[in-house]
Amino acid sequence: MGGGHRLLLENARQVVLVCARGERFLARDALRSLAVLEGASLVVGTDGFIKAVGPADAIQKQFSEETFEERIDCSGKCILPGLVDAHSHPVWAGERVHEFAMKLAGATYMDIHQAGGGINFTVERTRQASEDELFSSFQQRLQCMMRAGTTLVECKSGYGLDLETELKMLRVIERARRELDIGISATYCGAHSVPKGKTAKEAADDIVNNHIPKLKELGRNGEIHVDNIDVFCEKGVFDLDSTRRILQSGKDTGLQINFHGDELHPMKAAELGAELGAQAISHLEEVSDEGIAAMATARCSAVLLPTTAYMLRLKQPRARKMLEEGVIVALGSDFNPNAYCFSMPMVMHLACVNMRMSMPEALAAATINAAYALGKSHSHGSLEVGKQGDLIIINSSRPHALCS
Ligand SMILES: N=CN[C@@H](CCC(=O)O)C(=O)O
Ligand SMILES: [Zn+2]
Repeated sequence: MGGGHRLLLENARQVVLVCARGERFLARDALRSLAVLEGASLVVGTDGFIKAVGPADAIQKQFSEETFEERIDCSGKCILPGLVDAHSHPVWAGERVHEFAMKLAGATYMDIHQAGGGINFTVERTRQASEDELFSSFQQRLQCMMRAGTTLVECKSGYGLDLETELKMLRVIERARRELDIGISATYCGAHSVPKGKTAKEAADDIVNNHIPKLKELGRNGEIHVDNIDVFCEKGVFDLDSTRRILQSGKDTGLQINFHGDELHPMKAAELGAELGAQAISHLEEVSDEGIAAMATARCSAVLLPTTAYMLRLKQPRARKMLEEGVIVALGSDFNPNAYCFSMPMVMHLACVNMRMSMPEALAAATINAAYALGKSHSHGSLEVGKQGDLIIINSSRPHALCS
């Protein structure tokens, strides 16, 4: 009698591996077609990692003596890696439905922000909410994401701005990381907006002198685990100098740089990110040609957010130009009170229609490249032996059903 395993997925019409040679990301020609097996099976071990993937008859022979806690007949279906959402703001209190009417009436994102709404509105409500209230709504949002196929999601703080509330948000994220069945990459985003009564420089001083040292201490004690540092680098929010100071300080304590840049105005955020060794920059609707070239050279991934450009009627980020220049393009939902979308399939669909990405490009951007943006593509983002057994089964013989 052989050993026992967690799961056998048998005889799928297609298993979309995405990549099969240990690639950490896919760019340029590698995006033309993804690695796919026809008529294949996959085995997940009791430790949750993929033990085997291959032709159905070969897997049947190899595992004929072995037992499985669960077997699923996948005839006629497709298996794909779990989707990776590389950018979300899912911890907050207070709806912003009223702002939609303002936007439809012509107000821009920054009009609302400067009038004390937008992020500032959510900050007020999030400061008032208890940790349990925040956890409960966060948990429901994560469940919606999982139902739409997301198995790894980046989750930002950033609706506290003061140390106390930022830590409250990070503890909520940490609790979810420990208790729930979804992978989480935690991002400290204390520089999401300049708090009332402070200048950007004063806010940056507070972050560098007080917030980041506290994160380091709590990380050392094992109380919270933070992966990334983020700044909203934007005209009227954090300028390039303050952004640089905050990101460098985070990097010096071991955090990966992953920040908002070149969204509403050209800020040379892409050039800065490439120079600082950022793992990822999000948005990039206003990125310069030089910024695109610098990101490609630095292997700094571009996290594109189709829901934001759609919601705010912004110009679309130049996905085609980035792809042609060899930038590692990833996708995120940008789920937040202003862009209420849990669904990565919808994000992929918008990327295809509005940003003119091909379906293989969108699928790679929502799997291996999004995992790369989070520094997790060694363990996530493709169906390869030794990787996390995070996967989805769709009731279609063609994987592109997911984003069409
Ligand atoms: N641009 C900055 N941050 C978010 C929006 C957050 C909010 O409006 O609450 C974004 O990525 O779209
Ligand atoms: Zn964001």
